[in-house]
Amino acid sequence: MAEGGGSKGRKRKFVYLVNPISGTSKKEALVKLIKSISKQRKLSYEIIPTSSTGNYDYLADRIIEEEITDVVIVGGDGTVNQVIGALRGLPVRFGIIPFGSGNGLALSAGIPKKPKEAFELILSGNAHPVDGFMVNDKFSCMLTGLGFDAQVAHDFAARSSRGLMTYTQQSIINYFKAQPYQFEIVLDNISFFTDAFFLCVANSNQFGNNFTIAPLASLQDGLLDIVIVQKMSKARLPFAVLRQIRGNNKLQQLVEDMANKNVLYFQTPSITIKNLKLAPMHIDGEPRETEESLKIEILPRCFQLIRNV
Ligand SMILES: Nc1ncnc2c1ncn2[C@@H]1O[C@H](COP(=O)(O)OP(=O)(O)OP(=O)(O)O)[C@@H](O)[C@H]1O
Repeated sequence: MAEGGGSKGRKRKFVYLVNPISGTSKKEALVKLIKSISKQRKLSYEIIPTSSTGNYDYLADRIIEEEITDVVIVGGDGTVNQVIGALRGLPVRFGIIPFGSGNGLALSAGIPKKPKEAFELILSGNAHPVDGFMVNDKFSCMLTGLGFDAQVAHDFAARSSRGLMTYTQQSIINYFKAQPYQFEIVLDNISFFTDAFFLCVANSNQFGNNFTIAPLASLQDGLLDIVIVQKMSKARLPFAVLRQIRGNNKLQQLVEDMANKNVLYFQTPSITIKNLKLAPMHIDGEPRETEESLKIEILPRCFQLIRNV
């Protein structure tokens, strides 16, 4: 896959895509700030709402015709996934002003949490290539999960309130109900069966709210970090997950004793997962219809993101 399109050397033209429902705080003050600073600096800009269906065909055409250089996403990871998934092949830089419940990709990219600071970073225009990955035909840029955390994402989506509190409540409820699912893992040199509470494929070392499940994941290393939390007693489960979150588990070579390890942690550019018991799935925190077989492949340096490195 070719490196994501840039827009160096052209006069900047901004489109701000604002998600009206993401996160828990209001966006009016930010929109006001964007308008006033852009006018002051005589920048070409437009503010439009995000698409609830994730269809950005109209914008793709406009980016080409009007030579738009910067697409700035004001929203959370679900919005980031939809916008970048739809427009990543085009010669634009992406910016993020984090306004979701978690903001995993933004945190992982060193984008400030404060909207004003994130906006200042966007104006600097300092863009770098970032990896994404495909889950069958679906784009993911942060983290895709099967099992426990996906069930939490499904239940969270069904709740009317958002935010960290609701997410924590759903996690606790699901912990008591959690059962392992059966998977077959197929890699280039090895394949094996596992019963696992959950399985994560990560490109980002953040899942939002400073929570990490793959501490060594990098946005630009051309690799996926795979974390498999295998079947164990419920009493041991929180400690095993904590160990992983704290970065106490080293990356492993998958050779022997795999069944005896609570958590498997390894890196690979591609993986096939046979989801034998149809464990629920999320992609970048959004609940998605699960599938029986998932071919997952890294897309190295597939888009340009304005970020601190
Ligand atoms: N104009 C719109 N009207 C209604 N819903 C929208 C609109 N645009 C996008 N959406 C939906 O908003 C949902 C939530 O967005 P997002 O994931 O960005 O926020 P969040 O869930 O609060 O944050 P995070 O994913 O970081 O936890 C997505 O499912 C997306 O489809």
